Amino acid sequence: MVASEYQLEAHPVIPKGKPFLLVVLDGWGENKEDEFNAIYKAECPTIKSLKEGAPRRWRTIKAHGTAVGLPSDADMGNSEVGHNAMGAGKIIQQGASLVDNALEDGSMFTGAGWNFAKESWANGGTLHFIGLLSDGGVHSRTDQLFALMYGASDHGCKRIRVHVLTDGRDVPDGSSIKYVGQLEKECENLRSHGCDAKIASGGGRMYVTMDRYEADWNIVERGWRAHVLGDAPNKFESALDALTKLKEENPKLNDQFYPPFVVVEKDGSPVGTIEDGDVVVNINFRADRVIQISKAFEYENFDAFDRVRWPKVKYLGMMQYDGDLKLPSNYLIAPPLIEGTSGQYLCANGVRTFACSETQKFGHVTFFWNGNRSGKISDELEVYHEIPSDNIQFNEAPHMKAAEIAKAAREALLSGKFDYVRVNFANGDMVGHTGDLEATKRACEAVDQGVKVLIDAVEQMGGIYLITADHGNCDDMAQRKKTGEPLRDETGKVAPLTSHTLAPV
Ligand SMILES: O=C(O)[C@H](O)COP(=O)(O)O
Ligand SMILES: [Mn+2]
Ligand SMILES: [Mn+2]
Repeated sequence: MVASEYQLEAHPVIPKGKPFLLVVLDGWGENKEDEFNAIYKAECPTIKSLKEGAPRRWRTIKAHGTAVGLPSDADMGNSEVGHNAMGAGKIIQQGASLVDNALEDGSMFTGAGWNFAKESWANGGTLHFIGLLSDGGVHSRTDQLFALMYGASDHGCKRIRVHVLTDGRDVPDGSSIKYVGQLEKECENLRSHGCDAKIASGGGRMYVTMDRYEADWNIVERGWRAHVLGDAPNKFESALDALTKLKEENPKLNDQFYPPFVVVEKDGSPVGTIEDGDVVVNINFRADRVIQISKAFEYENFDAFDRVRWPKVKYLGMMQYDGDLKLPSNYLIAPPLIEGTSGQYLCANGVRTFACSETQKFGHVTFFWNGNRSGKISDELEVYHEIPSDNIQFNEAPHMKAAEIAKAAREALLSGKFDYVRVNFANGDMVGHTGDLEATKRACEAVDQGVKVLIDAVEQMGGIYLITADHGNCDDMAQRKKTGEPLRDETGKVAPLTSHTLAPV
């Protein structure tokens, strides 16, 4: 019996019994056609023919800023907000906005989460912050971290340690020095007000701590050893030292990939390991890349790697990262509750769904698509098919698993067992994030070939399809001056853009 609020009338035009294919081209924006637009420079005959062959059925829509529930139109779109919005068919006030509101109206410092954390430092525990250190606004923002640090000091906290993950993915490569410098200044200021604040450890976000979808637990283990145990191959007396010296040793090092480091006193002892009685706050408001570290802190039974010791700490997320797992159980700001998602409607009306992507985007077409819910909405009506991603630098193999995704989804379409097939091709975004223009062109071509396979299959079945994207990325691979001209370094080389864009899709 269909729950009444989810009852769907038969569609006036679209016939039942014909499959519907939805394809998300991750990171595929509609942007100025110049030499740094990898889509434009690649051979994408299929997408091109769709755009030019049926102009009445092609349009752009906004995928950034307030149109997808982000604080301002300066905020680039991202997979979380894009898949949330598309999956639910509505605009949801996203994590970044909810944190900003709570900081503005003060409810951040009166909530259950804050009071739960406060008990620890009131009893002499250290307050640790872990998270992405940048103002990219995709996973976190530095101004929110600073506000929490000052808030803690104002609420009697006497010892703060910060464990920083450098970015270079949502913000320009090389900018980590600037963010660490800002943080050091705030720590100095807090110390002058009697709160012993210091940076204690860190590493690059793609190599330390911020793995997602269990693509590579080693990333999380490196972070655990540095943040909790104070154990890392690199020890320095300051985080700034760490970044500058590690970069001198390896000039090609990208902010995303700094090795783990620990800040130590002159005698070599770590300045801030995580001990019983401490409290740990994860400052990321976005879930996917902090689910695994949250499990490591929260779960007594944990076997993804050897933790060596499991400190009895209070662990809080900025948000609750998984509403079904209730992970973490404690958090500062309640997550956006997304009800009435398309999956709930379609399952309530017996629509059989096949969702597929490779690991790097698997949670996007399931967890984020279903309104931040892990697991299936209906076991009997849904199949979620994950194709393992390689653990490589994706510009080394830009075709990634596009062909395998296309093959699996084609089989699902031709099988007649599914009414609705949903896929995400990761290439445009994951290779776009490497900043490698040539590889990103190859990535776009692999996606185009995958789309061709799928629209042939859905046409063979007499079905219909929608091709869309969640935000821009590979549509612009160059950092720009205000004039729109590419930014060049002293040798005239264009500064690559690794982040998303503000382009419509
Ligand atoms: O997490 C990442 O890889 C980037 O910060 C955002 O990329 P996505 O929103 O496309 O996943
Ligand atoms: Mn994306
Ligand atoms: Mn991305």
